[in-house]
Parts: sequence; C-alpha cells; structure tokens
Amino acid sequence: MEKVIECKNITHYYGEKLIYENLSFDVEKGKVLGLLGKNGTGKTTIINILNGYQQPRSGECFLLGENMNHLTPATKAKIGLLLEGHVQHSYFTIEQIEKYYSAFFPNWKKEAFYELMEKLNVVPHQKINHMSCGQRSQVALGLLFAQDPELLILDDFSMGLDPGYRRLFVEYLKDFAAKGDKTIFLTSHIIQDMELLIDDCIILDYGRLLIHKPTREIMDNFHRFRFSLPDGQSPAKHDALWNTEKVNGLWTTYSFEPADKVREILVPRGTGLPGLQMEELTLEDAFIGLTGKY
Ligand SMILES: Nc1ncnc2c1ncn2[C@@H]1O[C@H](COP(=O)(O)OP(=O)(O)OP(=O)(O)O)[C@@H](O)[C@H]1O
Repeated sequence: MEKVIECKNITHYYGEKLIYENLSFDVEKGKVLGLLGKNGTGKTTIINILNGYQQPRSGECFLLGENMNHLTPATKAKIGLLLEGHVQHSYFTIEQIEKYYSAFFPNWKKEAFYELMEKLNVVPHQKINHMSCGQRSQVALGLLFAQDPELLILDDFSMGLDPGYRRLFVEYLKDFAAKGDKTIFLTSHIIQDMELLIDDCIILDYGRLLIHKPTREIMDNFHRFRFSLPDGQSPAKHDALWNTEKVNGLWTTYSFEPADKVREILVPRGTGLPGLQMEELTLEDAFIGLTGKY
C-alpha cells in the first residue's frame, strides 16, 4: 500500500514540556484518518510539523513521499490544508479569492467552489471579512474542494459551523473520500462527525499515542461494562481494563475484551459477577472510555 503520510519517531517539546516522544504513524492512500485527543494533546502541533511549519526536536515526516522540510511546489499543490478553519486574505470578495487561488492549482474546479457558495446565502461581491465565522469556514472549505487535492489535511474543519452545515460538509467529505484515491487526515472535537467519516482513528494522550486502530475495530470490540460489588470491595486492576470508576454506586469499566474475559479479570477467584452488563458504545463514548473524562 502506498503511504501518503509517514511520521517517523517525532519527539517534540515546547521548552521543558514534552508533547510526544517517538510518535510514529502512517496514513495509507485512500484512507480517512481522524486524529482525536483532548485539548492540548498536540493535534495542531503535529499538523504544523507535518507541513514543515514547526521543527520537532527529532524525527521526520514525509508527505506524498517528500520530506516535510523540502516539499516541492508541485507536491504542495497536491495538498489541501485547512488550519483551524481560517481563510487567508479575508480582504478579498468571494469572486476575488476564487480567481486568486485558481492561479496556484493546476486541477482547479471553479464550479465546485461556486456550487458550495450558492448554498451559503452570500453574494459573489461580498467581502470575506464581512462574513460570520461559520461562513468564512465554508469559504475556506469551498476553496479546498475546488483545489481537488490528493491529500486533504483539516485541522478542526467544523469550527464555527452550525449542525446543518457540519452535516453538509461531512457529506461532501464522504463523496470526496469515495473517489478512492484521495486521502484525508483530520481533527475535530465533534466526534459524531468523525464517526460518520473516518476509517482509522489515532487517539493522542498527553505525551504519547494512546491507540491507532481501524474505527470499526473500536466500535465492534470496545465496550463499557457496569457491575456492582459488595461495599468496600474494589475491582482488580488490569491492563485490559480502561478507566474503571464508581459512578452513583455502580462500577464502570471499559475493555476490548469480551464479557467472559472481563468477568474473569474482575473476579479472579471464580466468585461470579451476576449483574455484569455490557454496553455498545458510540465513538464519543469510546473516546471517553479510552481517555477518561478529565
Ligand atoms: N508555540 C507554543 N509555545 C508553547 N507551547 C505551545 C505552543 N503551541 C502549543 N503549545 C502547547 O502545546 C500543547 C499542544 O498544543 P496543540 O495546539 O498542538 O494542542 P491541540 O491538541 O491541537 O489542542 P486543542 O484540542 O485545544 O486545539 C498545549 O499544551 C499548548 O498549550
């Protein structure tokens, strides 16, 4: 399989503060990979490193086979980048920005941009800096679809979008990804959107990569378990159990293991655990189970 993003042993600090040590992952061509993590785990930082805007302490990244620090103009034209929803050159009107951007990209699809602008209730001579935050995000996304890149990198693409427009963009992104030869790497805190879109999931924790798995594998195998224990008794600690805690008198834990195995781990001496309940999870619940609430 062709690797569109390769991230090799990235170690990054801000001053004394470790962001990650030896972070490595690949994204294969045609995949949609979602990067999830709590606030401040380093999602924007890795996007900046991938694009050569920030230098890590060690390690290197390759985009479409080229080193992050030496991307040729031809390769840059194949990468669509959205940094936290911002559109540059906001003094332009919609018409002007479309003309300006079209000069940089050989595959420019003007009609894709205007198709989206028609859905926005804005007029072509409206200035971008006179638009709402959500409308500006939509212009930024319209420019990306017109660019028709091979690799789309979106940092917080849904910032400022209302639920209707978020759903519209999820549908646009799904269509874009369905072409099969496009690769998308994206972050968002709206995990319901991610669940509709992503093939694979990376979850960052503070200082490290927590998991990198196909989303289907998480949804099929990661469950929440609820159970009760006699007062004063606590469940056994085990590597296969995530974020075990007592909530309103009932214990909860999360695991990739099936119920029988969880029962065996929780009560190793075979005393049984009659009330053990296993629950299916949304991706958002799974995220909370893996990372904890706070
Ligand atoms: N230029 C900087 N100098 C010092 N610290 C920084 C700098 N940029 C980011 N940080 C810190 O590094 C950590 C990671 O920041 P980053 O913006 O990459 O996180 P994030 O996962 O994108 O967060 P969020 O989900 O809130 O957008 C944070 O603790 C942040 O305060």
